[in-house]
Amino acid sequence: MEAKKLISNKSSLVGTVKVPGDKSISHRAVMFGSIASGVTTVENFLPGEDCLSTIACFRKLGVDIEQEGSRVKVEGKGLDGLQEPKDVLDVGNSGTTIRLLMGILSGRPFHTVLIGDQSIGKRPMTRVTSPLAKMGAKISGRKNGEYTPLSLSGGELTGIEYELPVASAQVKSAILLAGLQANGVTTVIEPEKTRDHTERMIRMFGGEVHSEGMAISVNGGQELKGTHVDVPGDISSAAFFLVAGAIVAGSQITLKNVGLNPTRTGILDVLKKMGADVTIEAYDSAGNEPAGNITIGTSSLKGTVISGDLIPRLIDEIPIIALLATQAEGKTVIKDAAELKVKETNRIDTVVNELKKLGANIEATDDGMIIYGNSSRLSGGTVASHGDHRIGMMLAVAALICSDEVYLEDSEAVAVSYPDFFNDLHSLF
Ligand SMILES: O=C(O)C1=C[C@@H](OP(=O)(O)O)[C@@H](O)[C@H](O)C1
Ligand SMILES: C=C(OP(=O)(O)O)C(=O)O
Repeated sequence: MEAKKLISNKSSLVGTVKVPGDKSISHRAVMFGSIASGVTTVENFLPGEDCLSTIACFRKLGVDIEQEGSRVKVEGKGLDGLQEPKDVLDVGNSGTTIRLLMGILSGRPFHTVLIGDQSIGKRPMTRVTSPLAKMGAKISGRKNGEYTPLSLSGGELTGIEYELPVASAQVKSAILLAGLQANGVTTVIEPEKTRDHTERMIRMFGGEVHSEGMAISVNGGQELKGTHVDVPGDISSAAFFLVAGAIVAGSQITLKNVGLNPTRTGILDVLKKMGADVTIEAYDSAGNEPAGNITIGTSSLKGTVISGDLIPRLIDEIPIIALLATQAEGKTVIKDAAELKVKETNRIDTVVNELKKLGANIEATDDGMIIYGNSSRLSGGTVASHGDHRIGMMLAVAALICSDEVYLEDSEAVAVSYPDFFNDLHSLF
């Protein structure tokens, strides 16, 4: 496909955007709806490619799922209602789909083969298959089980106590989903707190989960019941507009109904720390996931250090935070973020290489990057998403502050998490 000409050299983004539903919560709503008994309805579901891959996999497992735009209805028949698929399960580009699905399938008495796209084929899987094998699942795959295609035979599981070697909500969730089906108790111990949507959803579907310090436990043999899930907007999608509003002169943007789960709001902490003009109006909601409206205006920013337990709270926002840092006064250091190397692309390399093409002063480190901000406009050129949705959206926001023309290769990657991204961005012009 031809490179997309981006809008560059823009001033004043003004208006309101309602970002689409949260990707992590949308995946889980379909998964929990599929393993619960009874009907689950989902409102504000994200109809992005990743979540559609999750629906396609569960349909192949015999679950009736109706989806029309952002409304979904799942006819759950309980875990025992899942059937051995006649075909391979294709997760497309979605790490969340394949890793959480393996947790569910580990306890099912049948065989499945899991595949994905080229990017999934490079993402590590033994972080999930190794604890699941300890519980009793039989999983094999390319390169000693590290990569897809993976072949999985599930069955009787035994609960384990497992210390996560990396802070990963996907690994934690896979183990908890297996734990719901195992004999005895399953406990996961996190090195740092990661997003807790799975724990919240177990409770929403009538199950029990216990959290104590960094340990999260579930009992096996729990039965979940279908429910209604109202998905808040995705803060990871809102992040692109938060940064656009902060760095484009003369801007004021309000983002409506954004998820404000504290395990996801690291970007708001960073914006505040860097001096951004941001206001948060949290709803007084009784909902399962907190949400609210966020307003941001053009800001005068200073560099900062982003590290430690803040990293899992903003891991997917690091590409757009790197752009933000190019417009701050002074140096920004991002460290403890080696996990970025195993996302849709190696996000340390892609962020650094693509932003360099636009004239940014940025360098890669082993576990992050260093950005030398100078508050000046970027230049221009041809950049590429490399098939990574978050890189594509970050570059579209970068173009706004470029003085020359910018072309983006592989712009269609944005549909993985935000099919209407370009329309929503243009609505602020
Ligand atoms: O559980 C989830 O929904 C996710 C967890 C994170 O991945 P890791 O668990 O690999 O950190 C995140 O990067 C991903 O976009 C979504
Ligand atoms: C890393 C991401 O997703 P996943 O791991 O589900 O592919 C992401 O959305 O940035």
